[in-house]
Amino acid sequence: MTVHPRLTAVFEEVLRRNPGETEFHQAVREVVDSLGPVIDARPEYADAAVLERLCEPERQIIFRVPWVDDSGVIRVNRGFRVEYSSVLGPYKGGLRFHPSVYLGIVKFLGFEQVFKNALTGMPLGGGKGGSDFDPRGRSDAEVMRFCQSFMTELARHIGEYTDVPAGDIGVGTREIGYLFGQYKRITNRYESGALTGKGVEWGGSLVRTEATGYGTVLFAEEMLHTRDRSMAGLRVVVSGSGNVALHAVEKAQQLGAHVVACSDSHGAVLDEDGLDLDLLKQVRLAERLPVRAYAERRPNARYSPDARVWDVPAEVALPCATQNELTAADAKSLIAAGVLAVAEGANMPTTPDAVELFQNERVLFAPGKAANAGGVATSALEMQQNASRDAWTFDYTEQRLADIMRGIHDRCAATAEEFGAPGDYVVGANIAGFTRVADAMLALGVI
Ligand SMILES: NC(=O)C1=CN([C@@H]2O[C@H](COP(=O)(O)OP(=O)(O)OC[C@H]3O[C@@H](n4cnc5c(N)ncnc54)[C@H](O)[C@@H]3O)[C@@H](O)[C@H]2O)C=CC1
Ligand SMILES: O=C(O)CCC(=O)C(=O)O
Repeated sequence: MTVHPRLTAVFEEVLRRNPGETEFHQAVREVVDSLGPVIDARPEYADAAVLERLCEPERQIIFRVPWVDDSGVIRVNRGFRVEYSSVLGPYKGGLRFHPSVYLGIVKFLGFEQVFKNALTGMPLGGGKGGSDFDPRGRSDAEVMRFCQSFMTELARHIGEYTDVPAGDIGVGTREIGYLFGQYKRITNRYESGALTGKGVEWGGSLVRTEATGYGTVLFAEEMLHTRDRSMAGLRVVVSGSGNVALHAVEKAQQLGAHVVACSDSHGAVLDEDGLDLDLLKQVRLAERLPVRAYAERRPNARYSPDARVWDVPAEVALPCATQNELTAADAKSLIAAGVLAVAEGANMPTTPDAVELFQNERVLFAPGKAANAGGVATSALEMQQNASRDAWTFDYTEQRLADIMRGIHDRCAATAEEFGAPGDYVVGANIAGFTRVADAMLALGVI
């Protein structure tokens, strides 16, 4: 694909101003490569330097997070919050606690979040945050002290109308609880709308935990329908075994699929009988053990250290772990085995050359900013419930999620068609997300 000269200049400036931030470069590049047709059709975007402005976050906050471990040793981590764009609503996006976190990762996630949130059609800006803190192997008390220290700084930057964090890798209901507790204590306000992903007993929404994984599978189902197929009876592999992966397995099984593999950062499990989700949840969520423990308790399951789920033949592949985890070599294995659809539950899990291979082979491919938007959309539903002091039923909330995912699918498909790339959900998602943000930027002036 030839890239528009204006867009090439924007990307070169991104490289110059953000040295070493390779994930951020990759995320910007993917969007820039899609926007040529819309920049030609709507010159006012270029005149207003919309993309130049979007490549620079509105605010980047970096702070020290000191805390004391169980043996009394003082530890120091680095905290981040990148408040990326607020033209559509308060900054909204998760917090990631993982040793790999640095500014380039938070900026890539924040950039993706802006377009994703726009695609939902809801009043949400985009942001992301996190820390290089590793919660694995830490006691509850250590995680609590870390979260309290992290929030002691973050509290001055967030709020229902300014910036609303949620979870991501390494941040689940436990961490959101400690963060919310400290926020409440510092501000002396029960401001439920300041964080999402809360426990249902203290202001959370039913379905938020399940929403990202469920939404990813619902998106895959919508794509399959365009080829008169459905998930029922298809063989599925899922990478990861965290929040997104487990709930992707759950929804795929509910739709009648046969899910045979999942993984963690150490290895993969293959279970030809179909994954036993209750056992998997027991191992991963209740006991916080690696997936190897699942295979040890399941007679026909096989565990392979360092193995990847992409070597397992499947018709649907759902990368739900982390960025750049599905490479060109993996894509070739999946294509050779006859994969029909790939939907990204994680953010940017498929490398650009792997995406190109899938698209060249007409494999249905859903980018994360569309396929995994069910999580943030359900966070917006949580904020609606908080604002109206209400609590919706599981069925009602799930129905809202399903309607939102169908809407995102149809918006991406229609936009791709309109801009001459039928069936290309990457182009559809990027242009549909971009135009919503860009139109708001034109309306709000140079800010
Ligand atoms: N939690 C949410 O609502 C949303 C999460 N996401 C994305 O989904 C992905 C997963 O997030 P969560 O499930 O929330 O995190 P999590 O912390 O619950 O789970 C992460 C999982 O990935 C596994 N993992 C990490 N590196 C791996 C590797 N190299 N190979 C195989 N497995 C690996 C971990 O073992 C763990 O099972 C991330 O990319 C995140 O940004 C996207 C949208 C919303
Ligand atoms: O629910 C949210 O606010 C954020 C979810 C998130 O971090 C994501 O969509 O990547």
